[in-house]
Amino acid sequence: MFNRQAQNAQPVANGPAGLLARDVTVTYRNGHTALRGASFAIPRGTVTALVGVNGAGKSTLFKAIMGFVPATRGEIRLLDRTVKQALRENIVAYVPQSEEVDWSFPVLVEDVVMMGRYGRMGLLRRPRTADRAAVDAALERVGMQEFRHRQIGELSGGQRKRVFLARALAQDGQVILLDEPFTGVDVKTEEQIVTLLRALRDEGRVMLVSTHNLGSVPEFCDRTVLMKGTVLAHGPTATTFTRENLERAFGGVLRHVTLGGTELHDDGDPRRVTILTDDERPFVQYGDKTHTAEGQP
Ligand SMILES: Nc1ncnc2c1ncn2[C@@H]1O[C@H](COP(=O)(O)OP(=O)(O)OP(=O)(O)O)[C@@H](O)[C@H]1O
Repeated sequence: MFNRQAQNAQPVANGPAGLLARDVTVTYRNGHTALRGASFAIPRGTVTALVGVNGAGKSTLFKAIMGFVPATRGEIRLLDRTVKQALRENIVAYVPQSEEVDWSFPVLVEDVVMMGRYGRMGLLRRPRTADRAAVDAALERVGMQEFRHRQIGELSGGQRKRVFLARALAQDGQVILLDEPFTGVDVKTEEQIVTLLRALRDEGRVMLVSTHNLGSVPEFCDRTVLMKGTVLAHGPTATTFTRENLERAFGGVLRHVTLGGTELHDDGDPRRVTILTDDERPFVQYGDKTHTAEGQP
């Protein structure tokens, strides 16, 4: 199965890429191969959606890019550097899923953002003027200055996301990995995050956004990487986020998909996407909520 999928993936260009994966295979210690022969290339100055069903290998790819798990085959390059070099130079920043964070841990907002500077500090982690300035600027940029002395656990879901975005900004990450940035945030925060991602894109950074919120992909992602144990397809969203590719990735029959806002759902809502899964139970993703056919969250 994997071989067939790998053959279907487009070839990877050799040009200077922001983020490049060539034939990447990751096998966990228990022998499970979560990613097989994954290849894609993302230029700098782009926002790319990483899309696929649960277990498709999105987190595994993130872990490989961050050097948490080794690629058992193939190579990953970030701004023409190996994963090791990129780690040493603090090139990769990560905005985690909310579930990965222990929110009961007593830490102030400004301390979380300062963590983005750790890679640049000495062993004692004593912040210098430049570190404090970077934290101030990052908090300002995400509109969280007034919350800097709050405990992280006292914030709303959207505010927490903004704090972790600020950490990535303080780090000055050139490749920013975002895991489900729109889950648990309201529409206004989603708009703020999208505006920020666009600004970061215009600065030439590479953003890879893992999302189940398919409706927003054509809206703000220049490129899409579709996964299912490997990379099924990658490229500009206009040519990759297609009905055919989505059906391959999600294994169902797709209804009412909006592609760049050209095709609308019956009720005229351009952000609604319906996919009939293998067991014929349709689900609709809209904003951060997944609804069943009956419309129940
Ligand atoms: N540490 C691990 N050891 C062994 N297998 C793992 C490990 N982590 C994940 N896997 C397996 O690898 C596969 C890919 O998992 P991964 O977490 O990368 O998927 P995902 O696309 O991020 O899913 P989701 O959308 O649910 O977050 C799954 O079958 C999962 O069970």
